[in-house]
Amino acid sequence: MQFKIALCQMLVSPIKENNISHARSLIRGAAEKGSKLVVLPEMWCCPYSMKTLRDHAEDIEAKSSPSISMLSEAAAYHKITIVGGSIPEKSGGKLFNTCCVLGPDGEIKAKHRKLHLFDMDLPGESFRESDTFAYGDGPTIVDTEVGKIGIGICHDIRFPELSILYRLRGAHLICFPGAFNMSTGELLWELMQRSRAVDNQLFVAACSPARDPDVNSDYMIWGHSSLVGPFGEIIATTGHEEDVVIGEIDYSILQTRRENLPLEKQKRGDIYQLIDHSSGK
Ligand SMILES: O=C(O)CCC(=O)C(=O)O
Repeated sequence: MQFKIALCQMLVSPIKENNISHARSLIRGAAEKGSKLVVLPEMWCCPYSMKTLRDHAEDIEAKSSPSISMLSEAAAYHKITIVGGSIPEKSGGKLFNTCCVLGPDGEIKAKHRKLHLFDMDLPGESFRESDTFAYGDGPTIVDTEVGKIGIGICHDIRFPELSILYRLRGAHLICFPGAFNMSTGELLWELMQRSRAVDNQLFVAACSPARDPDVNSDYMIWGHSSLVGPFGEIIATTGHEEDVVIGEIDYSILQTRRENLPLEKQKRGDIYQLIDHSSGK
């Protein structure tokens, strides 16, 4: 299977309605260029600021989420698959960092709640996502019109076991909506995308918001959304400004790579193994 994927590295504003209509127009542009899969960034509907996230939270289960309604309409209108970045989701009195995957019929095919929350303490910079969000409780891999896709949100990329699990369950592609910042982005964002792709011989697509240098944000975004192939090759990428990165995915090269270098067969299951405790969502 061969198709175009678009990573919408959008500039996020403080006004939700504007973000929703802006994302809609980026999706339209990507679909008009022939993209069959469109990926949005982590927290595209509102600024990634712990001070205001709660005010922007949406109830996805009650079907009253303006962000997901827009994605559903867009997916159905253009007959594409959308990995809908993430939005703050409220559910049962808790807040989650949640990604919905929508099929070309506009239905939600999967919902991933960020599993690994980003708590960091560096000199002069600390960040505690777990003060605001609750933890997701399972991996998410979904069969779509454009292959079997595993989902991780940002910090989820740091934990190789999650990607290995997706590979074991047959993933062709892992999508990571993310929003790496200036302190870890430069050194690690691309490195980890390439590592997850190489470890598991699959495609990795990572989509960030654009950096807004003018905003007085407590979180400066690194950007650099990219599509990486199974040899760790960068197929398409960008800098930190708003951009729609379009790349070609050809799943037939997965088989070639896996035959050339049969890592799965070479693994020493007699010495080490990943234990899957999840229920198989
Ligand atoms: O793991 C990191 O360095 C950054 C993670 C992050 O920015 C996030 O999860 O939002």
